Amino acid sequence: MGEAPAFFADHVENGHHTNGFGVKTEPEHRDASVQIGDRSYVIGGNHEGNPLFLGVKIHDKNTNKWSSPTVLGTGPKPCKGYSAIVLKQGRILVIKKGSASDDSIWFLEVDSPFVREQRKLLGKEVVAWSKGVRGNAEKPIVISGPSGVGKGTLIAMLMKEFPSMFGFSVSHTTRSPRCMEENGVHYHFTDKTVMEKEINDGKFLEFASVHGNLYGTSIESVEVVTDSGKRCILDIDVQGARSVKASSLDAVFIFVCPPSMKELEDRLRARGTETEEQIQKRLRNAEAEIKAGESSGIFEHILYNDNLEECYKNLKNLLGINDESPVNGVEVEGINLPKEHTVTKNEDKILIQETGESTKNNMIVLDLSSVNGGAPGRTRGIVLDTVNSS
Ligand SMILES: Nc1ncnc2c1ncn2[C@@H]1O[C@H](COP(=O)(O)OP(=O)(O)OP(=O)(O)O)[C@@H](O)[C@H]1O
Ligand SMILES: Nc1nc2c(ncn2[C@@H]2O[C@H](COP(=O)(O)O)[C@@H](O)[C@H]2O)c(=O)[nH]1
Repeated sequence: MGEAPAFFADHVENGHHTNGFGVKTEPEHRDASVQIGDRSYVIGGNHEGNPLFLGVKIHDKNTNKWSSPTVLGTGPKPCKGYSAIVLKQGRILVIKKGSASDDSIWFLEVDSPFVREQRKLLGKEVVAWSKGVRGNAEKPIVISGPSGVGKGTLIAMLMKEFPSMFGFSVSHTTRSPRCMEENGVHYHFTDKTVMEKEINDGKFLEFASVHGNLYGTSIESVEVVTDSGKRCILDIDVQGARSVKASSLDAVFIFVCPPSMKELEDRLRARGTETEEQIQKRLRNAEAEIKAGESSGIFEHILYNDNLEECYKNLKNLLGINDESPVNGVEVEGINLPKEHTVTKNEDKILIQETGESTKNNMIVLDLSSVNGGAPGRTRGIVLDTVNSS
């Protein structure tokens, strides 16, 4: 692809600012561009002709060619204009002009650890979107443990007691539904070829072959929960937990152990959802999983599920939930970003100065010093404040 993209980009020099240069997007220019090394990233227009997705194009100075990377994660919807500024660790801050505070701050990861890993995995150019979330939304929770130990039971108890605090990341699987399982609620039941294609398209945060079937967590499943303001719970096996640990999801990792292999077997049989052959397979895998769970260094918490009520109490304790202190401290007060503005960077602070005739000299300070998380998922810990600069 050797042509210019079908939308207008800011002059690339405008975007070259790793050390606190101001970035100004001309009012009539809807798109923004930044330069990192020999590449210009142009943010604007739409993605593959879809008006609902903001486009990203890359111009390589050496080859003088434009390309469209594979875009991971759900990006922002197009709007009237953008400002963009290069941050550390291969990330670009993208501010949507004149949009509501819950939709104005986005991060385009172009060379973050997650993007580098995905690039290697998929063998093609990749960028990833991550939405900025204000305040310190609680970390997602990864729960692993052998089949039949009681993970699902504990998660169901938590979701029942705190329905507005926790949301379940609905996994994809190629196994057949059990009689009470609903598609889209317990799992997204899917075909192997479809799931493999989606894995190749980079739609999954992690995936693994477990007890002979393919299971995986799509990036979208985690985003849906985070966007609803709830703390996301992932029920995944140890291989999946290892992949999540290597990603930038920044989760709390909990491993649930059975009191004994005999008890595990009894629970699996009593559940009555597997054939004898499947039970044997799950029990064989359980030994290796328990070993990995206890000694792999992935899990910072190990729970023993002997007495269910006691184990549930311990789970709540380690999540910091007791009667006095509910979870979820998401800050929601709105500050809408002005339509016309300039952006400057001063270390971890981004200064957004309103411009235009009706300006009230309001400056918005976006503090990125405590951000955490990132693609796949959300970038949390953003602090926004308004100061009068006159
Ligand atoms: N502490 C406990 N004591 C006795 N039975 C339990 C306990 N915890 C869970 N169970 C029972 O054990 C069975 C397996 O539990 P559950 O389905 O929650 O396991 P799981 O870890 O989610 O399994 P899988 O990984 O296969 O989905 C269920 O019938 C459940 O009611
Ligand atoms: N790596 C992943 N493992 C997953 C996911 N969803 C579920 N699981 C694990 O699979 C086994 C079996 O589950 P079952 O529903 O068939 O009994 C269990 O250990 C789950 O934790 C996933 O998305 N990724």
